[in-house]
Amino acid sequence: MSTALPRPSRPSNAPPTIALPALPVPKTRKSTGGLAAPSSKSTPATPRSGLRAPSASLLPPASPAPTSALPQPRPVSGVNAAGRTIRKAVSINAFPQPPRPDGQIASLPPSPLSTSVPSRKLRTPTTPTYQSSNGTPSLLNGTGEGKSVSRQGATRNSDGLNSVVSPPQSRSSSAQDSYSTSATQYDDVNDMAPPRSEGAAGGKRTSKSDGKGNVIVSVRVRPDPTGNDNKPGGEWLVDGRKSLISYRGKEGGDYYYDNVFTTHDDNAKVYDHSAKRLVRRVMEGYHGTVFAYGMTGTGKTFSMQGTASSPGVIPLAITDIFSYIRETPSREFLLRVSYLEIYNEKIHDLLSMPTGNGVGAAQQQEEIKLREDSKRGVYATPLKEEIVQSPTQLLRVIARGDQARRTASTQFNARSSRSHAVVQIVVESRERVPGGSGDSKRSGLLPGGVRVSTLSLIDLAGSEKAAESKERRQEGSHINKSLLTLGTVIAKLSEHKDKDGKPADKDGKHLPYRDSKLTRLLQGALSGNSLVSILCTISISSAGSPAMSNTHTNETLNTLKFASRAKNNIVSHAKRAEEALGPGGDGGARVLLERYRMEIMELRKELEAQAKANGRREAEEERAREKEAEMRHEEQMLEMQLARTALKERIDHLNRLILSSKSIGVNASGSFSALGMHPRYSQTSVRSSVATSNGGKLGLERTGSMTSSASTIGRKPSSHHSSGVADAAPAVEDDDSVGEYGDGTASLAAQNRALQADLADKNRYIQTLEKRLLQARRASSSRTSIGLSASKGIMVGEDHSVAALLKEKDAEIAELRARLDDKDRMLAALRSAARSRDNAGRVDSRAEVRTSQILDSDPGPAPTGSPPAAPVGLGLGGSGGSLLRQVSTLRKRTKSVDEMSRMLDEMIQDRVESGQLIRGSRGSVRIAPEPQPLPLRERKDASPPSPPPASAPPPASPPIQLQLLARQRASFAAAEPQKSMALEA
Ligand SMILES: Nc1ncnc2c1ncn2[C@@H]1O[C@H](COP(=O)(O)OP(=O)(O)OP(=O)(O)O)[C@@H](O)[C@H]1O
Repeated sequence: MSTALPRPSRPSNAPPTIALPALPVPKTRKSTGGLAAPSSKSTPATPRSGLRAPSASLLPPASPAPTSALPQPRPVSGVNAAGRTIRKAVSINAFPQPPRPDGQIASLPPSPLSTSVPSRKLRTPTTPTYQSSNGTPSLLNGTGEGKSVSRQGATRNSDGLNSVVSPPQSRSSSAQDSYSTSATQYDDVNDMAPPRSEGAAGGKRTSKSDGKGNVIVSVRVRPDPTGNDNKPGGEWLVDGRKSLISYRGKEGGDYYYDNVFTTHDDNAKVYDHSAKRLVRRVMEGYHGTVFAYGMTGTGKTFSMQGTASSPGVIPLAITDIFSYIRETPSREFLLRVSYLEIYNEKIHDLLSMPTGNGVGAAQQQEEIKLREDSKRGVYATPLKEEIVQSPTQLLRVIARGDQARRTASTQFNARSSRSHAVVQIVVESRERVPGGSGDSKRSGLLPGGVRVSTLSLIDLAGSEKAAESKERRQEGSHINKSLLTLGTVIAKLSEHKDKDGKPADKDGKHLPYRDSKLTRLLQGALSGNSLVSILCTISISSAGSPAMSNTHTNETLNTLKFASRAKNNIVSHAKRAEEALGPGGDGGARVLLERYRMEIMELRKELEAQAKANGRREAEEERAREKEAEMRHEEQMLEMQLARTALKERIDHLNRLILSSKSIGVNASGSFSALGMHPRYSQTSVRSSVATSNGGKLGLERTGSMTSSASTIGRKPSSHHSSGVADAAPAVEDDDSVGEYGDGTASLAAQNRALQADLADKNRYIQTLEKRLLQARRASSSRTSIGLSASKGIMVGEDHSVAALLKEKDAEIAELRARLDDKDRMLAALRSAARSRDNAGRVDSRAEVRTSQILDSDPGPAPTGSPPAAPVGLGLGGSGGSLLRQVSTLRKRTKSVDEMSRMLDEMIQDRVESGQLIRGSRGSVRIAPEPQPLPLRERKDASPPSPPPASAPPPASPPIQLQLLARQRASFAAAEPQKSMALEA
């Protein structure tokens, strides 16, 4: 028989050499669930590691002998009564224990996890027995014997902790398909080095042989819903403080576990004592498995999930996970979660299913298979994993899975879980590189890789008797079969040993892991790769019929036996997960943290490259836009400049024309002032007048001059030097054919033509200008809109300048129009003057003939003081009898063209005053809409003082020139709106 409880000597200040430094050994375990031996024979001092056969009959009498403390295990239910190594006390002790009732205490070393775990008083190792008091109605007394449990080998070290080493014949289980019959041990001594914050506690650890095991078995008793809880003196005795459950019925015995939770213990306490430390270890890099096992309706789901007011293991573990992350700024973490169920021996992904008991939906899922991998062990695939970043998110994901989990009402549970549900939280962590997000530092291999550990939280379906419904029966058979396989595997964990207690088959191929999905999935945990906490739930209610009560009792006993076997047989030599270095390191592509880091790095690089490229492109585009805008602006400016220059030129040209027009008869105000007399002609006339006063020859010349000036406006100046008659013909010719002369003078007709051509030019030009302006406006508005979208401020300013320019242009156009009006008026006046001249020319020629005749016969000077003749062409003195007077008058008038102009002005003024003509704002004149007959006074004013001859035209008719003027004005007035319309268009 091997010794399970050696006495390791451990110096209190020894350096940490054990695997789990921070795990305290809070109490001495007397027994952990061994099954009661049927025999009442006292067991000799049998070294055990923690499990004992709790049967009262097996308990030796109270004895100080330490070797007799542990009873011989009952040779049932996988417990080797023939001296098989009974282990686990060490492992169990490594986990928090509920407080002990006795006063033999030892203070726990400080532990990072101990804050929420109540300090426990430890039983002194010198009295590792539990003795029931004789005569008292207790479980122990139920057999009538006092019992003492000797804990041989259990020692109390200097810091008050009990240390139990693995037996020498212990074997380590291999990673896969292996089992161990040895006591829990740690393979990875270095990994067990205390974390930074646990230095003090870890420092108290002594050696690997301390074997801080990692299987906790707890039993929780569910309260009876009817309040019919176990009464004192009943068959059951539950002692939470002693972690004892005693059954005094048939096959009764005492069952000790790591924790026994009574009906009064809440979920928080259950979590604190059974899972909290394990969760911490998972965060440190160990794999951990917590599962709830028990008959249906005994509170597995209640313990794992809890309620809103009393959260269970899963939500409390989640809270602790994130607390740990917060408390560990030196590492960075990535959490991913998956949730599956095994229903009727099929695996379903609860995170890929619609909520509710959607069996149909589940059928659509791809079949999930279990695979095995040297790194990952056994795992389900394909399985959805969700990365979570907060407790709320994680809880939501799990709640979603819960919704999808199959439940149904059974005889014992209104909402019975019909499947085994497995929540897996994968924790990836890595040492944080100081200096923040310096990804560049991470480009190579890091000193510390990524560590991946898994926390499995499993709510098993409850074992149950055959149900009435077929579906329930089918479910129940699958559930029971898998649970049976689990029990078998756990039982065999200790069976396959040689006589020395060593494993018979290291490969563990004889273990029926593959007989069910559940055992296959739990293979890693059961074979020792993981820390394990088993929570068995029972109900000891005596309610119901005797048959039901019997069923209950049997189920409860089965559960207790399962727990005992698990405690005895499962060996955990869990070690901290290796750190994967880089994406190609341990864990490979599965190490998301590293993969994401690399991805982030690559994406960042890409982003930077893109940003640079974008920046360059934008800059180029901006430059191109600016260039284009500049070019457009220049083009625009050039266009405007051209337009302005052209406009200026035209204005200058028009100004010149206006000046020359003025000089030939239209004054600044547009009134008809000199009847088409050019200054040159005026000068000529003056010179002629001077010449006339010089003598007869000159008088001829003067006559010629006079004729010339009176009849041929615009005649060549050379005509002044030639005889009037001889020059008359060419002069007439000149009137029609000769245009501008070398000195800028021109005939009226030529000037008319020039002005008309000019007018046409001007109109065309104005049209061109207007077109350009229109284009400029369009371009400007499109540019403004572009500019507004690109940069409002700049373009608005430009728009203003364009608007100003347009305004300026409009003003210029208005001015041009005004000048055009002037020109038109001038043109009309010139035309009128030309006609007048023609009329006058005709009169002149007749008068001249007469005059020459008269002069030939009477060459004396014209009588002075004769009444002034009516102006030629005015029709007032048109009778042949007054010809001489007319000639005389003409001669006088030709003395000065200015005089004639003045006369005309006066005449027009008279007409305007009389209402026959209307003077425009710019000095133009036009005929009144309904011409009034000229009053007599005016006619008299306009006519010579002599009484009108009888042959004179009726006084009502306007003078010829006025008629002409009026016609011109009327045609001009008629043409004006058309021009205006043309301009508008
Ligand atoms: N410790 C407890 N305190 C109060 N109520 C409890 C406790 N344990 C269980 N219950 C109640 O008992 C009922 C059944 O519990 P639960 O569903 O957790 O059992 P189960 O073991 O998961 O059953 P099954 O295997 O059929 O799923 C629930 O209503 C639950 O609230």
